[in-house]
Amino acid sequence: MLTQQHTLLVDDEPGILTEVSLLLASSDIPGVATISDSRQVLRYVREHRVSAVILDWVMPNVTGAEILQSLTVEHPEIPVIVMTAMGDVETAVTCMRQGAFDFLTKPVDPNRLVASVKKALQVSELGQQNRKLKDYLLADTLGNPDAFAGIITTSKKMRGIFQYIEAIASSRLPVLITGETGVGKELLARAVHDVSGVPGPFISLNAAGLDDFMFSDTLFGHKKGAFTGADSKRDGLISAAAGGTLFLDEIGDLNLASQIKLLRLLQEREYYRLGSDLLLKSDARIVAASNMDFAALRAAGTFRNDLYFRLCAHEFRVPPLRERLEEMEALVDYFVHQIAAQQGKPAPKVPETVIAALKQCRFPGNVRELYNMVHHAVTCNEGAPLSVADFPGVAAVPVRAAQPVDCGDNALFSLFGRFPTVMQVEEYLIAEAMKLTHGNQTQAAELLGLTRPTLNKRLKQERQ
Ligand SMILES: Nc1ncnc2c1ncn2[C@@H]1O[C@H](COP(=O)(O)OP(=O)(O)OP(=O)(O)O)[C@@H](O)[C@H]1O
Repeated sequence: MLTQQHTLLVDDEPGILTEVSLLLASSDIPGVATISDSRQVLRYVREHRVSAVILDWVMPNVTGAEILQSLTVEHPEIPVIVMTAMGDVETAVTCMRQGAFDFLTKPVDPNRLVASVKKALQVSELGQQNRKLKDYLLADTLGNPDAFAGIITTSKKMRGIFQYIEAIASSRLPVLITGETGVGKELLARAVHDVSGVPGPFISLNAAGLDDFMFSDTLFGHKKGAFTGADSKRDGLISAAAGGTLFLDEIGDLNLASQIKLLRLLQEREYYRLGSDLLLKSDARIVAASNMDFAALRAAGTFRNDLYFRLCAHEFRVPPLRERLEEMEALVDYFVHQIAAQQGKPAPKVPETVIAALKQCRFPGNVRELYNMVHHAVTCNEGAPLSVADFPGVAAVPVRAAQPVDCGDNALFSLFGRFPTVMQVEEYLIAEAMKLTHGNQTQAAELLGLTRPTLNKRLKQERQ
């Protein structure tokens, strides 16, 4: 039977077992199991979920070398850290050749051991996620479909994101969600929380427009008397998110001073309330989102590299609506029924011509913009089927263009989910050039064969 994930420590000296397990426990590495009889190791590993093994090299009965050999064959996914008193180069080379993850000589430097175990657990976790992701992608099933029930989609790309979210569900590392405004980042952040099954709440904080004081006070709280007007103690949102998820929206807008505080929270999982010198711990998982281009922000020095790399332990980009037009019909249908029910009237029919016309729109505001358009159309509707005229600014598609064309396995068709319009290809090329050049407009303009001012103008138009 599989039990909880943990580290297995093997040494024939009970004193070392006690000493090392205490060191690991005090270094935030819980779940350490110990074995002093080397004959039991392989059976234990077969029956339990072991994430990493710390193995003594010289032991009576079965030696470390023999165990390492069996483990690398039977469980190549488990990193093995070898500890030995024989600090010679030859043993180290043998261990590493046999597939050891790391090699430490006794007496072991505690910092080096803790760092090595943390790294081994991280590698093990990433390996587990990769295997899960592969299984999911091959099986195309969701383990927890309820968590995604409110996210309407028929897009393969979105389905891939659902599977990625399930694969990283058990991880406590931060998640960074990027994508344009209104694509559904917050909905997906909630799904990350729901799928992870953590007992605590989902707490949301929008970082846009907060100066360092407001951010620190809202997130960390303050001590009574910390500043004029602080009449009583205030617990911050990080405290409210205990055991759950803290969602930091618009993280790309965070000012530099607050970025340093957030970095400390992510690195040490520790923080201070304003005006207090009492160090507090947090176990909340951080999920952050932004519609900004981090490559450009980092290049401009407005977003710290170290914070970015901490935040994106897991990362996914939510595609804009125009890259998943195949879900237009399902979304419109869902919104029409939802809005009509709220307004206590029957849901109007949505002819194919309306869907075809909507598919031609650029939707800079993505699903939120589509919702608003449908809301307007349903509100004004008196019971007749909706028509393109109910959607101000949307042009009807000429009937001939709406005729289905067999696109076969045309590459453009697979990329866009339909044959793209000239405008869509143009936007796609600009987005790709910006991505390839990490937001450098001069280089991107060169790639696109445009002048820099023309590219700049187009980018501004897209943002409007
Ligand atoms: N696939 C979807 N199914 C149903 N509703 C959706 C979907 N995607 C987005 N929405 C709705 O669209 C609106 C915008 O979604 P959300 O707030 O998650 O976007 P966002 O990417 O976080 O936007 P912003 O960057 O502006 O904060 C919400 O009302 C959400 O419920």
